[in-house]
Amino acid sequence: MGHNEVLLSVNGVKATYNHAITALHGVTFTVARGEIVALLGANGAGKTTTLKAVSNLLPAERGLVTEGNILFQGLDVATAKPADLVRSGLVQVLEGRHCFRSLTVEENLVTGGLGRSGGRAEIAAALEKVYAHFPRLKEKRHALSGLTSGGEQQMTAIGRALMSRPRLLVLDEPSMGLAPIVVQDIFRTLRRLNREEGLSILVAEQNSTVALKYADRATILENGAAVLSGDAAELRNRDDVKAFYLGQSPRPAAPNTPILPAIAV
Ligand SMILES: Nc1ncnc2c1ncn2[C@@H]1O[C@H](COP(=O)(O)OP(=O)(O)OP(=O)(O)O)[C@@H](O)[C@H]1O
Repeated sequence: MGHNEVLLSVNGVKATYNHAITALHGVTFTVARGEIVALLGANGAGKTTTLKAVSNLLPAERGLVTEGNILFQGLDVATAKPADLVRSGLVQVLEGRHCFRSLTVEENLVTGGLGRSGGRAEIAAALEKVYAHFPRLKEKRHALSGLTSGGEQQMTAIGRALMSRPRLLVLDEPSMGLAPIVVQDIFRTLRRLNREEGLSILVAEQNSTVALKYADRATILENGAAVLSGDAAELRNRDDVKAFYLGQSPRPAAPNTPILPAIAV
């Protein structure tokens, strides 16, 4: 598959919260059309902040990109409203599988399609497509989301994002709190969406083992900086990555100890 056309480029991004806390100090990576790119790193490394910067959601949290820029299909995301980014194909599934708990699964999905032009028939067709990828959601379509399992809620959140026809789907920690078998199921579906529909995917994960299994490329963040980027298969085989990110050795005790040598990316 040719991964040439750059869809998203994150260029030397620095970001702060409350004009005080520096959360990112140098994040650079790209997502090409048709790729799955994983953003890896420990708790607090800056994954969520990076994804929020990508969707221009930082201002809502008193956050600010102070240096660098982020281009989605050539558009500087800082100049666009989050809703306009969604319309242009950049759609994010936030951390924590946000569903409307008192709506049914199907009602949740439909809310994702409301911004689409085309009316009922188009929404019905989009729903069927989501159900084809997540048969479990079809079974549960009339259940209240709040009463479905964590995995089903994550699938609903992803399905709702798919309803708004993303070109780039951005996911924050989809594995969080889910059983390993459910996590594999979700990542397999994401890969199928990528391979069959050409959906490009940027996924932040603490679960490096799963992310590196399904991604084409990955970038590792430490303390707010990108320290390593490369082909997922190559990263999986590196001894330092294996030791510190693939669960084959305990993590260093001090949370701020750099665990990979700072490598220019
Ligand atoms: N709303 C906020 N206000 C102030 N500081 C924040 C805020 N959100 C995150 N931070 C700080 O920014 C840094 C990066 O956090 P971030 O949530 O981006 O990391 P993460 O890699 O996504 O971790 P996690 O897996 O916990 O989500 C941390 O030091 C965190 O304490």
